[in-house]
Amino acid sequence: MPHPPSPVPSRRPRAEAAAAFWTRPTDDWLTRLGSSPQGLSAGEAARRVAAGAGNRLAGQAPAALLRQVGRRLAEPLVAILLVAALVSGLTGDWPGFGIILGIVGVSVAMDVVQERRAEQAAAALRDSVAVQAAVLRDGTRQSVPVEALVPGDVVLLAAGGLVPADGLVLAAEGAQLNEALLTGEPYPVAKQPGPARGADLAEASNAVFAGTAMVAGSARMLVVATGRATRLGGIAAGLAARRPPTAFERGLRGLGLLILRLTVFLVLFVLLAHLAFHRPAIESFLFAVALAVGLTPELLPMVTTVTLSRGALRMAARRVVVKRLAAIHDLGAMDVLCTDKTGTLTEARITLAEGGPPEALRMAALNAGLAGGVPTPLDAAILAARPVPEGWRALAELPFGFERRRSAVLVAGEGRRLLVVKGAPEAVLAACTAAAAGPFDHAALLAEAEARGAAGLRLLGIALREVPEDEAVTGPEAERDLTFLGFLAFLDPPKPSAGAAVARLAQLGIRTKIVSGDAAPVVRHLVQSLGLPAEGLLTGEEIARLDDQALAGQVERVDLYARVSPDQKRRILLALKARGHTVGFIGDGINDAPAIHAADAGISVQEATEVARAAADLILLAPDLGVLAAGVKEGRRTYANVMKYVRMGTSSNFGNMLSMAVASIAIPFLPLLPAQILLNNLLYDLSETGIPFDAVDPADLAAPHGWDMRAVLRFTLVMGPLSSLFDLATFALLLRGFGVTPEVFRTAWFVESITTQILVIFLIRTAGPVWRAAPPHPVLVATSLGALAIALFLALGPFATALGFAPLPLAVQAMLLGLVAAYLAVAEGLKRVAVRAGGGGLAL
Ligand SMILES: Nc1ncnc2c1ncn2[C@@H]1O[C@H](COP(=O)(O)OP(=O)(O)OP(=O)(O)O)[C@@H](O)[C@H]1O
Ligand SMILES: [Mg+2]
Repeated sequence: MPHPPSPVPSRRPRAEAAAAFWTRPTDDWLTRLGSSPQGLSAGEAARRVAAGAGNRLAGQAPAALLRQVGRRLAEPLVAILLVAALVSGLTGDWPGFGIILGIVGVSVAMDVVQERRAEQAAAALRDSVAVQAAVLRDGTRQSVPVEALVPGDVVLLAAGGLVPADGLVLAAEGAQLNEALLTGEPYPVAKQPGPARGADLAEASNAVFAGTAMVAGSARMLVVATGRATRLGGIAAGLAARRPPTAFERGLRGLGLLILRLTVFLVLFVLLAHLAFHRPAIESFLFAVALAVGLTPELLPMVTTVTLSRGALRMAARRVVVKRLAAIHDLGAMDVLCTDKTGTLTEARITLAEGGPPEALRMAALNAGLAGGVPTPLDAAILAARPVPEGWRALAELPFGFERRRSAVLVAGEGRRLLVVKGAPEAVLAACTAAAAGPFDHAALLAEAEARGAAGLRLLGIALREVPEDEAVTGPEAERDLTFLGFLAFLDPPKPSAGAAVARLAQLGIRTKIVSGDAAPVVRHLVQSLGLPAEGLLTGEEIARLDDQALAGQVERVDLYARVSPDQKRRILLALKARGHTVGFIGDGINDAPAIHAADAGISVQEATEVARAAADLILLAPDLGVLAAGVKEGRRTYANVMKYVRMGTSSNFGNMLSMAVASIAIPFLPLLPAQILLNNLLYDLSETGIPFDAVDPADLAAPHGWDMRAVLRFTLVMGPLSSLFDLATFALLLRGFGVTPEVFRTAWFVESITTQILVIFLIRTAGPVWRAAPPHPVLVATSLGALAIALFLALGPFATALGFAPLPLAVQAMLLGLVAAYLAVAEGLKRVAVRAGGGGLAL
């Protein structure tokens, strides 16, 4: 069919989104979009992408470089600095003007470049696990990134998939969608082609919407709206955007606020004191501004992003892909891991072990083979053992549902109409009233299922009913008065490596709990054969009787959960969270997605259903708990390094600014020129940029660590004043002992301050004795000693006078050397007090 050069509708996104597109006939849309049931040509699709009709949500595109720079220049601190530079220039202080501008330039450039590189690396990783869509182009099925979809495309949807755009259903087989995201309705709704029931969203039975999940069946859709023109795109950029901040993000924000308050207080205090002593107003203002800048760990966001991105790269090398950077912290802080059974603890190589009566297997093959949608692993195992009998066709289908735990297919053949039902034994038996093999003994059959489950066999019950010609099968109420045919038994061998992986997690301080939709005896048998240390068991039936509070009371001591529904998986997770745990959930099915989304660290695997992968923060490239243990270590390492920077930065800045404030009042001249303060601050930041590379203490890896504000405060309040004490001693000696000029005083203090700040990094990078720690990473050594060398060169080298420095007498140099040595010795002793209090254990 020729494609008329029609205007691409989504160029006018708002108007399209507002209209109830499903009320127009499908043929209208096909004509309007210049498409056909066979889809677009590849060339036409490419043209539409080029015209901007692609399926991108705004904000996904990387921010333009200029905008990133502009955003930083508009930050209050930088703005204040620019004002300060202006004031310096107007008062004829040209070195000050140059230095301030230079510092702004260097730190903004450093910030932007580093952060961009880090973000790009993280984005590339994310893209490697991005979702693809099956689309018809040039009449053949192709797999393309969801961003490349345009209005007019025809997309094939299957169970377990996410709908990539808004559109109309062209064909469907048992298609059921979960639209909770859009409508809040937790139960799946059926979709079929044809006219809609009405203009309301809930009546759009012929339309599917981006971001909703296909839980059963299959369908073919015509894309009508993409990207921001979709219902969901208009509201928010997907699930990720609406996540509440993690403990880590809240912590960082809290710290920022605390520093802000401290800064305002200190700056106002200094400014008022100076004015009260009748110091020159402009000079005092510049000094106060420099103090404010000095106090702010302005590189913290950059160091955090860079450290986390580096961590993400290292984790990728260990086959864990991070979709959301902040989840690295959650992974490190995780102390409970919930896992489903199949694939993580078992091989997920399901085979039929016992076929039961021949008629049961034959009927099971009909059910599995004639059902629409993708076959589940159990279906595949049936069909591998017994091909679909010839001469039968499907008339209707009640797709498998995780709440009902049955699937039913109405089939016709050999002159009969049969409703064939298969599912969890108790779910099938509940609908049976007779048995093919003789009298129907419900209790005896249940007991048999229980016993064989305890031997490690996964069972499915098979049953059927003759359906008269005039009866239509439309809902689960058709599954009644069934005749029981028999059980099929399946084997899924336990993964030998799983036992060791759980033990490794336990060593890392993480308790593993199993949350499965399978039967209790099967779960118990698995735990025994793997030798897992698990206690207690709750079934879905028992959980249904508990309210959230009662459930929270139980989850602490129960490690096994069987026959739980998707929503119960989520409830268990929330109960653990309510008990103060940081909880991870790993799973691969549609039924795991709600729990993965609710978890602190939502984890899935590369082979999982799209819905599960979309809900996850982390994707394991191999379905193995051992991979996860390695990832946890990497997460903790990353987090420990972020905390190192936070501790060092806050304590050192605090100490410095405290001394400066005291000195500026006690001494009749400025203790450091504003430009010198900024220089000191910049060089110190530079020295710390190597921290993301550094090794960490074994203790930081051994147990979960959460954000601990008290530990940060304690460290700051011990180490900050300690450095102030030595600063004040330096002042006293310089003024009383040597009677130096203001220029020499500033030079000496600059040298003392930057030397102590930088050298102490090597001590406080570890909580234990410095000689027992792992050696610092070469990059950290290079950045810190490099920064120190630059500082000494600027203060003592040929440009010293231009910066307001003066040569230091030999005696002063000797005194500084002694003070620095004494400070380092005391700091090494005192750091244990500063760290110990908040160091170990979980912060709740
Ligand atoms: N295709 C199917 N047809 C009929 N019944 C099924 C089918 N798939 C699963 N069931 C039944 O539903 C139950 C729950 O499904 P499933 O075992 O996949 O849940 P789960 O929570 O993902 O389990 P796991 O922890 O093993 O991953 C199964 O034990 C089985 O009895
Ligand atoms: Mg599963």
